Amino acid sequence: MWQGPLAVPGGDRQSPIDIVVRKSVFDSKLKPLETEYDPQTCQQIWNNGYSFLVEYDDTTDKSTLKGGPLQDKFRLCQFHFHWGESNAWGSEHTVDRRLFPAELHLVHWNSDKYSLFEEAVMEDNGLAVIGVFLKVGKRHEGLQKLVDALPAIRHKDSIVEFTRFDPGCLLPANTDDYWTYHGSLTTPPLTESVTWIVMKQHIEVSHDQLAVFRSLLFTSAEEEVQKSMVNNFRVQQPLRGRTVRSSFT
Ligand SMILES: NS(=O)(=O)c1ccc(B(O)O)cc1
Ligand SMILES: [Zn+2]
Repeated sequence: MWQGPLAVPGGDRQSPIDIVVRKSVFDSKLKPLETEYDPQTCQQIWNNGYSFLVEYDDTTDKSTLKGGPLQDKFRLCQFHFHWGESNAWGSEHTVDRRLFPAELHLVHWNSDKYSLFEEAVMEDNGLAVIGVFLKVGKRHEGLQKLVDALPAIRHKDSIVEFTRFDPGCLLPANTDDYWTYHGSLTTPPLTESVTWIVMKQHIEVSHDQLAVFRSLLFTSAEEEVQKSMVNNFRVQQPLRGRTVRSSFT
C-alpha cells in the first residue's frame, strides 16, 4: 500500500481512519444527502498512476451534492476507487476494524465559496467526499460500463472518452445512514480540507468485476517493469481527538 510520509507536519485531521461505531455520536441535526447528478457531465476516464478517475465537467452546478452535514452546495468533479490485491482488504476506511475489498470516493468541491477545485482543495470547508464500501457478491450492472472501459486505460496516463455515466447508480439504496468527520485527502497533497461522508450501507460488485480493477497498472507503457495497480490505499491515521458523528442511531 502507499506508505508515504506517516504524518503530515502538523497534520491532526488526516484520513483514512477506523470508524469505531460505539464511539460515534448520533447528531439529529444531520440531514439526508441530496445528490443531483447529470450523466451528461461525464467526460473521461483515466489512469493517473494511483487509481482510475472518472471525471465530470464541473464548470457549472450540474452535478451537485448538498444536505447531509454540509452547509453549502458542492460540485462533483471526479470519482475513483481504492482496492486490494485480494478480497480480504483494500478499503481505506474501516468500520470497527472491518476491512472491505474496495472503497469508492465521489469527490466534490464547495462551489458556493470557491470557483475552482484547485482553490477549494486548500480550504477547511473546501471538499466533500462520499465514501462507499464495496463487497464481493452479485454483479453490479451499472458498474459494468465502467469495467468495460478499463482495458483501454491499463497504463498510467492513458485516457479515453467516457460519457453518459450516472454516478448515482453507484450509491447504496440507503444514503440516509452515514458517518461524517473532518479529514484529509488520502493521497498527496493530503490537504485537510475534506468533510468525509462514509455510507453505512455497502454496494456489491462481482469477483470478476473487481478482478478487472486489478488488471490495471501503476506503470506507464514505456516502463520495463510493469506493476499491477493493487493495494492503492493509505495506512490509517490517528483520530487525534476528532469525533465521528452518525446520522442514525
Ligand atoms: N482519495 S481522496 O478521495 O481523498 C482524494 C481525492 C482527490 C485528490 B486530488 O485531486 O489530488 C486526492 C485524493
Ligand atoms: Zn480516494
